[in-house]
Amino acid sequence: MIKAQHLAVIAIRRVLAGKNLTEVLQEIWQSNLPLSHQQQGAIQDLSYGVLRYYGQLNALLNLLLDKTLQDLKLRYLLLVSLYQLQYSKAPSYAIVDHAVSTARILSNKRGAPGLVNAVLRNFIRNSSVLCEQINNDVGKYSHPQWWVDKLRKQYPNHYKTILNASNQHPSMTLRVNVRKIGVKAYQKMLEEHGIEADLIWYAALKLAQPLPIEKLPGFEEGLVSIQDAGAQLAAPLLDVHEGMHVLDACAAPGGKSTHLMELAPIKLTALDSNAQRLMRVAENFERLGNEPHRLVCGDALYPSEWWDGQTFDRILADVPCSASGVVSRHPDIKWLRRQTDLSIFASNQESILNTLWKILKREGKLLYITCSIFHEENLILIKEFLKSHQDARLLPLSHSDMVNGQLLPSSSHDGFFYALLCKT
Ligand SMILES: C[S@@+](CC[C@H](N)C(=O)[O-])C[C@H]1O[C@@H](n2cnc3c(N)ncnc32)[C@H](O)[C@@H]1O
Repeated sequence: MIKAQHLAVIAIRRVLAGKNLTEVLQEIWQSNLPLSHQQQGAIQDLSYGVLRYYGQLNALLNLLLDKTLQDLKLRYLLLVSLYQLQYSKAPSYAIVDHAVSTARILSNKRGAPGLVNAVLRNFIRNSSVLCEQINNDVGKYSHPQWWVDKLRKQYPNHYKTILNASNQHPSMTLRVNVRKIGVKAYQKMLEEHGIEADLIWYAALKLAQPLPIEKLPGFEEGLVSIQDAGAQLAAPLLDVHEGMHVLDACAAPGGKSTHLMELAPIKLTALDSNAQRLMRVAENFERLGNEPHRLVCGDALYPSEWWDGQTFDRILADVPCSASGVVSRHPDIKWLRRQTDLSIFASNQESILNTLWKILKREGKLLYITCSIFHEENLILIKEFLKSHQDARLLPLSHSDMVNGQLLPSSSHDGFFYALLCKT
């Protein structure tokens, strides 16, 4: 546990200094060889857990300390230990003992182990009273204040449910490759392996418990992919048919591209500006036993560099966004984003949409998607687009879980926004 606490402190420190958690963990795996799967799992659990509840843990720590703790490593060690005491099943005496030893490694101050011991024992004695004393939004909802304020304004009746859903552990959902096996047949296969799963919609099977992919029957053979149920709505909404020219303009890592190809034999151009991420699209197609018509590394903003001049019947624009709808999967996002990022995202999203519109066929359809819940990137942007494009019509989306194209995060899926536009 000492190594896990120590390396989690390093991970949290790097994230709170501005780095992405996935990348930070990769760096830690590389620079601390060899770490067993179990050790990696423990470090991952602590880092994700602290970032998920960072607002609450920070508020608790402030209540427990008489003055600000300047030593950041020690502060993050206390957050890691508070997370363990509050949310893990590990015995509290072991958590405290190990934290005291980790403090000796992280700090050369003589008083550090004693301080850690005193703070954690005080928390164990008074945890419920302390939790009740948290009275600010950041502590209560574990999201930045600007984020809570925005959701409260944009979703006055739902903001608490959204914040709560964003703080839950994410679900693991499979997408059955219906080109290879029926949904019922695959669900039966899961049952035979003792794996419980519920059908959410279409081919989306949510597992009762997340599992390593090696345990999923037929994964290597391409019978299933891992894809959130909300993301699985995209391909069916685009309404593709055999032979259509379809562009997935922001394709990597290929979740929606591969889904499109499972629905109909289309001529798909899978484009992404990130060459490394595009390699994952190729790998995913290979595993699923399929391939797109074209796999192109290029910028959606500059079609002249990659487009062959033939307009598309269908375009999927799954644009880069704040990712505010997938916080349960990436809890670092809420602490890394700044409110000012939203206008930068929106301006880029608008440019991509305007550019792609020009290469869509008349009568063709474009599906605009974000995994954001903020109106600036979604409904407001689409309303502006419709005002400035007389040839664009917004098609109704008849999905019971969506309001105006907005799917809010829940225990069954992430948050997404969908706008299906038709060119008249
Ligand atoms: C939300 S992700 C796409 C996820 C993907 N559709 C899927 O379902 O797996 C956005 C992608 O857009 C790519 N991207 C960002 N700006 C782009 C641009 N100007 N042109 C093309 N791709 C871009 C990023 O590299 C990233 O892979």
